[in-house]
Amino acid sequence: MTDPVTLNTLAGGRAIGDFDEKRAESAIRELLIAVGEDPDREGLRETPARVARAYREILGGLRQDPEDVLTTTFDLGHDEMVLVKDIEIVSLCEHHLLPFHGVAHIGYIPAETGKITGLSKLARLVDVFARRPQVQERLTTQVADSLMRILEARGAIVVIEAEHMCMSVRGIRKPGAKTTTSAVRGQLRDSTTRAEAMSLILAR
Ligand SMILES: Nc1nc2c(ncn2[C@@H]2O[C@H](COP(=O)(O)OP(=O)(O)OP(=O)(O)O)[C@@H](O)[C@H]2O)c(=O)[nH]1
Ligand SMILES: [Zn+2]
Repeated sequence: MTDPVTLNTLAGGRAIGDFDEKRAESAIRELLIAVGEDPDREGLRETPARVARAYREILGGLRQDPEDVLTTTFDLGHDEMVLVKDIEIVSLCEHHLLPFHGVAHIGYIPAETGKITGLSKLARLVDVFARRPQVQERLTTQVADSLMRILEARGAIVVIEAEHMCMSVRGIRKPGAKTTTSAVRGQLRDSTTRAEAMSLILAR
């Protein structure tokens, strides 16, 4: 079973290895041949290597652990919600390997100890999970679950609004359609607190 939070193991318990750039290059070369192109023509000669490097970067989150991102914590004794809005995200839909992009809003109520993290770390956290083959729902819950587990937050709320290229450039071809997903945990599940958080998130 793949660990739903860290994704540090693949099905069958195999550890995720390093990115195999040579293998990725030959796969892209094969794809070019499959679509009827000549991978040896001048404009395409460097393409397999370029695409392999691009995937190494775009899927870099497979080799990152969320625990390593939420390392900087301060004890400020702050016990109200902290919310960072409009964090730009780009991820890769695991069904079509096409990007989906939009914004994430991340809020949490710190642990009773007052353990909080740096604001930029919330943006780093969503990137760790976004830079993996994903579905929007899983990306949303992985961020919320990490805040609860690693920061021992009393509550967490994550809302992601995104447009999926697989819905705009192919298939149904509906550019502009936005998907909103949310994950709410702990004390933020309480209806008053949740409504307050949602109104802050939706306020423009
Ligand atoms: N729930 C969810 N669905 C997604 C996400 N990204 C892509 N999809 C959907 O995954 C589905 C895959 O459906 P399939 O019928 O297997 O594939 P398809 O024939 O390419 O589907 P169409 O996109 O309808 O042409 C599509 O409906 C996509 O819109 C996501 O993040 N969450
Ligand atoms: Zn898709």
